Amino acid sequence: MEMIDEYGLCTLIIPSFFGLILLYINIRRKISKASNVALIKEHEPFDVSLDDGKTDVIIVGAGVAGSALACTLAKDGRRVHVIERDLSEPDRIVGELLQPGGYLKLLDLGLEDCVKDIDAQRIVGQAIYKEEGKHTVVSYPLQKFHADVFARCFHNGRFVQKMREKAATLPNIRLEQGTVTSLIEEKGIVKGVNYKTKDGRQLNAYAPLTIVCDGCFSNLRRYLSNSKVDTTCSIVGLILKDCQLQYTNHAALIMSGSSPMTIYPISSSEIRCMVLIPPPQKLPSIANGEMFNFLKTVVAPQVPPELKDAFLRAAADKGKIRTMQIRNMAVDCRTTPGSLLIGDASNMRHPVTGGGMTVALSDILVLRDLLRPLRDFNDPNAMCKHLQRFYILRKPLASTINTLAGVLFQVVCPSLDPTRKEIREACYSYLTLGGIFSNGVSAIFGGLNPSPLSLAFHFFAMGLYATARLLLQFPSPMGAWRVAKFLYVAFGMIFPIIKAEGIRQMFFPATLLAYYRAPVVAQLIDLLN
Ligand SMILES: Cc1cc2nc3c(=O)[nH]c(=O)nc-3n(C[C@H](O)[C@H](O)[C@H](O)COP(=O)(O)OP(=O)(O)OC[C@H]3O[C@@H](n4cnc5c(N)ncnc54)[C@H](O)[C@@H]3O)c2cc1C
Repeated sequence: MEMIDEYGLCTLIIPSFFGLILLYINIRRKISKASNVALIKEHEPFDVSLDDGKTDVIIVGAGVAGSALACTLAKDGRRVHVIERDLSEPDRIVGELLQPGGYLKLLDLGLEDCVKDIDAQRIVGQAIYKEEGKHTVVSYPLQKFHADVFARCFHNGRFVQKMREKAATLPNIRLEQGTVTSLIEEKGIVKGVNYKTKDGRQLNAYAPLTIVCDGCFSNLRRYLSNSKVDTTCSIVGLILKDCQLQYTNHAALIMSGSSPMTIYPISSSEIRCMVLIPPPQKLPSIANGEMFNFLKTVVAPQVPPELKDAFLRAAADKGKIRTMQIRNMAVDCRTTPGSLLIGDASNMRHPVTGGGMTVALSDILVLRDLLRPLRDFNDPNAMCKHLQRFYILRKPLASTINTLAGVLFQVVCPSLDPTRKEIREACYSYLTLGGIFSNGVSAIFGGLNPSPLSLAFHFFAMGLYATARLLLQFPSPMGAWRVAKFLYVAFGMIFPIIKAEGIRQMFFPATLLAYYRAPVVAQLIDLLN
């Protein structure tokens, strides 16, 4: 009797238990299907060792943009295959100053630990040096922010390597060393990439979405962009040792002499010095000693006295001098289904404001928010239409930082033209005014308030200030003529940059988004705020 009871009990309980589990799984599935928002599990496991058609995204390049993007998409549950040409720690002279606005983006992405333990240096403002020892200090307006928000300077390679290490720990990222040689395109849709592995094998990888972030020397941009790359000037990078900046925790911008410089600490014992060589000057040869002569006779006299010995020592160390061509490129991407171009591959600006990484990180945030509601990426045409918003939503921040960089580069470049000298003088004096004037410019510079309208306000205010200064100095028809020339030349410096950015995209992006759904407009309003 007892035996029969136990048996009966088992025959009742076990099927009911499995039945309940099946019912639960079925209900979960139905809920998931009914919702158009994906129910993506964080870190959904996927066999990263197999190319079994389960990759959601291929990312080309694991530099600043690629590695941050990989972590971000993987955290949203996407299965990501990253292909990077060289996984060893990069040793480059780019991306060494992360503006406070860039750090805020890093916080939003949950990647703030990637600037920890890399001997990053705290930067709270800029010292600006002009001729005859005149200088001023402009601080970032950081009072409103958490104490942890400030600019950071570091070795770019250490930062990138930290992000790559983080990516490698996520189970749904496959990080592979290889060089992507071309995109696989079928009937106008990008299906994946063709790449060469570390051991020389030529392979194909497929995914519904390929995001190309192969940097400023991109060889894939030609498939996805019509942009024209301009080479604006050359840069020489030196590392100064055993010296201290006059203003600790400040970067320095030296705008005296024929070769402007930016100087900032990249570790507790090293100071980076970037010397700009504007056209028509040519990059002197390092090998035949021209570079040493140039640095010693032309540049050294402008270097602040406390850095001069270290500068001359660095200039004499031929093997450690690095040079680079500076490229400028506004966005003009062809929206090809199945692909997207981001980072320096899609847009470059002058590095004088150190804004490139802030733009790249902000782009990743915009992209994350656009991709989040999509359950999968399997409809390339619908996705392509959806992603067209990306180039509009990124505009307010990117165009503000790009425009300021382009204008500042022209301002710091030496010129024999008296009107350009007056513009340089007016900009410097405007920054010495303090209050909303220098705080406002510094907030834009630091990526804390990258608003096109704020930028326009400061251009306008600077124009008024310069007009008043000139008329007070020369209260005559000659003064009025100088004002007219000033405004004409200043307009000629600013307008082509704004035109290249797109006036409507920059100042009236909402009109381009008018036909999109309300949530996207809300995103833009969030961005503008
Ligand atoms: C001289 C200079 C100084 C700068 N200083 C600053 C600064 O102080 N602050 C700042 O914010 N910005 C600065 N920038 C800009 C900043 O460096 C860039 O905006 C930023 O690095 C862009 O990131 P990215 O990922 O697009 O490119 P990168 O960081 O260059 O990464 C591209 C990656 O793609 C890989 N790759 C390339 N081709 C392939 C391929 N075919 N297959 C696979 N992988 C490939 C590369 O190995 C690399 O790892 C500077 C730029 C220059 C030129």
